[in-house]
Parts: sequence; structure tokens; C-alpha cells
Amino acid sequence: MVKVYYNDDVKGEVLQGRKVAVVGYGSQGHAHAQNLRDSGHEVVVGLRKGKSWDQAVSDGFSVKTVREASEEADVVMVLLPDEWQPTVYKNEIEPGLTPGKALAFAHGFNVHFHQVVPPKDVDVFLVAPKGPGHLVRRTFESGAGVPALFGVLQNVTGEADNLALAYAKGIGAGRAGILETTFQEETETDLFGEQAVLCGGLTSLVKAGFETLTEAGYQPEVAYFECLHELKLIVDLMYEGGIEGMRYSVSDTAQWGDFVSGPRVVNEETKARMKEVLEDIQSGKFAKGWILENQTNRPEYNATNKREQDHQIEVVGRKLRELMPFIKKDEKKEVVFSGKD
Ligand SMILES: NC(=O)C1=CN([C@@H]2O[C@H](COP(=O)(O)OP(=O)(O)OC[C@H]3O[C@@H](n4cnc5c(N)ncnc54)[C@H](OP(=O)(O)O)[C@@H]3O)[C@@H](O)[C@H]2O)C=CC1
Ligand SMILES: CC[C@](O)(C(C)=O)C(=O)O
Ligand SMILES: [Mg+2]
Ligand SMILES: [Mg+2]
Repeated sequence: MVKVYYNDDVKGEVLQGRKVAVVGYGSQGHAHAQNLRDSGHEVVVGLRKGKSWDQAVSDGFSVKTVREASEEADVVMVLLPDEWQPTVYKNEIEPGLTPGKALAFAHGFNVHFHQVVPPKDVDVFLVAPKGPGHLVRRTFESGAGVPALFGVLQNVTGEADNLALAYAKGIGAGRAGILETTFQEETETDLFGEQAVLCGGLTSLVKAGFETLTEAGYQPEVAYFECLHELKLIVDLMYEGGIEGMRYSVSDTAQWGDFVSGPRVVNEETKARMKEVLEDIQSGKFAKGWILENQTNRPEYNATNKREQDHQIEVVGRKLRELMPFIKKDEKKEVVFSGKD
């Protein structure tokens, strides 16, 4: 069984007295910067002028250009969008990476697929939270944490493992569990999870359920509550007690329906498609497609995004959430901190 590190297993001192440049202040960036600061570490935020810059300043950070922040820091954590990392790394981060410094990532995509090639004389590690950045911050503030993976690619100083663990502890992951991985494993499992289960699998399942009900003549509002809104309540039970915890709370009728109908919807055929998705990730086919899509200004991404935003489930959902102010409040907060348009 893999070793899981918790706060008491981690010596945080290795990060004391070392300045961390958090490059990017979006979903992950704002959470890392604020959690590290609250954990007593010295943070400088590296950005370009714009929305995130203003937000980081108003949150009380010392904010510098990416180049300045990378030059003055001992540890540089790259929390830019994956597609921007190669260019910004080459032009603004690499020049500041003097021997013995540490370069860090929250996802291994660019290193694993050779879009960023770090110099040989710096430590290179990843600390990849297994959850959205806004939850990395929100759970930290509530005294909890999001688990994280850590992995070391280069250990020049001999301290890279301890540094990665201390960093993970600093952002609150030591409260939930820190697991050792490699850049390859983190990259491939993360891409698979978000494509087949957490984002792609889930949104396709929800939309298919919604469409099945509405096409059969049921009210869209009823279909929205049934297939999307209630999902959070069901998943919260799985988060707390696994599948059996969820099944304990639902009716026996629901559990019987789960047993007999679940495998009719998600079956061996679905699993075969999942294997194809995984193969495309492992072979680099997915990465190549995503890199090309960005090089051509995202024609398919933008068209699909527009179409998805206009889907009936989104239109109905927006109206229903307006009537639930307790949800709207959280959404507004997230948009302010997201760093995304
Ligand atoms: N989102 C998540 O929860 C997770 C993300 N990750 C990884 O974390 C990394 C960051 O992702 P995420 O937090 O989603 O990113 P976001 O898109 O939320 O934030 C990106 C940040 O980078 C800034 N930025 C963008 N382009 C530039 C540039 N050219 N120069 C300087 N700053 C720039 C943006 O500022 P501006 O306002 O100026 O645009 C913004 O602050 C990625 O590697 C991702 O895979 C890992 C785990 C989960
Ligand atoms: C599930 C999506 C994710 O991998 C994440 C929040 O962990 C991401 O890249 O945003
Ligand atoms: Mg992830
Ligand atoms: Mg991801």
C-alpha cells in the first residue's frame, strides 16, 4: 500500500526562509498563495498586468512580473494555464532559474509531454491537489484540506522530496493525505479522470439524463433538479461514506434500481470507450490535439463552449439558481476569484 503522508509526517522547516513565487493567481494560484501565506511561508505572486494582478494586490500580496518573481524566489510554482506555460516558462521563468532553485508544477502535462524542459541543475517537483483550486482554499479556511499527489523529477539538492512535502503541507494537503507519484502517473491519471469521469463522463451523463426526460415530455425544471441539482447531494454522501454510504441513505427502491439499471447505462461498452480515452492520453494523441487546438486559436473549443452554454439544462439551471440565493452567493465568489472570463 502506498505511503500516505499527513501533517505530523512532514518536516515543514525546509520551506522556512525560502521565498515561493506563485506564478498565476487563478483557481489554483490564489489558493496556493493564500494557504502558504496562512501557513507562515513567504510568497510573491508572479503575473502579467490584468484582472488577477489587481485581485492579488487587493488580497495583500507582493505582486511582480513573472520574470521578477522567478528571479527573486527560491521555489517557483507554475500555476498558469497549461497552454500558456511553455511560452511564459521560456521567456520569463527559465532566465531566473539559477542552480539549486526549485521549479514546481500542479500538473505534469508540459513536463511529461516535453513542452517544458527544465535545466538540469534545479530541483523539479509537482504538488497536484486532487480538487479544484477554489475548494483548496475553501476547505483550508474551514480547517480541512484537499488531498494532493507529490512527485519529484529532479533532486539536485537532495532536498526535493522534503521540499515537495513541505509545500503540500503548506497548502493544507497534509490534513487530507499526500501521496507519492511520478510526473507520468499524475499526468495520465489526472487527464483520464477529468475526461472520462469527473468532467467529461459526468457532464455527458447528466445531459443524457436531462434530455431523456425532457424529450419524453417531462418538465425541464423537474429534469434539472433530478439529474443535476440532486447530484451534489448524492455525491456528498459518496464523499463522506463511499458508495455504501450513499446507498445507506437512499431508499431500497433506489438501491435496487442502481443495481439493475446502472450497468445497463454504463457497461462494458462504456469501459471499452474509457480504455480508448486512456490510450489516447498515454500515446500523446490527446496532448498533440490540445496543443494544436491552442496554436490555431481554439476553433473547436470556442464553438463547443458556446453550444454547451446554450444547452437547455444550463438555461433552466441559471433561472432556478437565481431563486436559490444560498447557491448564488457561492457562485459569485467563485467567479470573482476564478481569473477566467
Ligand atoms: N483548476 C484546478 O483546480 C486545477 C488546476 N491544476 C493545474 O494548475 C495549473 C493552473 O491552472 P488553473 O488554476 O486552472 O488556471 P487558471 O486559468 O484558473 O488561472 C491562470 C492564471 O494565470 C494567469 N495568466 C494567464 N496567462 C498568463 C500569462 N501569459 N502571464 C502571466 N499570467 C498569466 C491568469 O491571470 P490573468 O487574469 O492575467 O489572465 C490567472 O491568474 C495548471 O497546470 C492546471 O492543470 C491542477 C489541479 C487542479
Ligand atoms: C478535474 C479537473 C482538474 O483535473 C482538477 C480540478 O483536478 C483540472 O484540471 O482542473
Ligand atoms: Mg485534477
Ligand atoms: Mg487536471
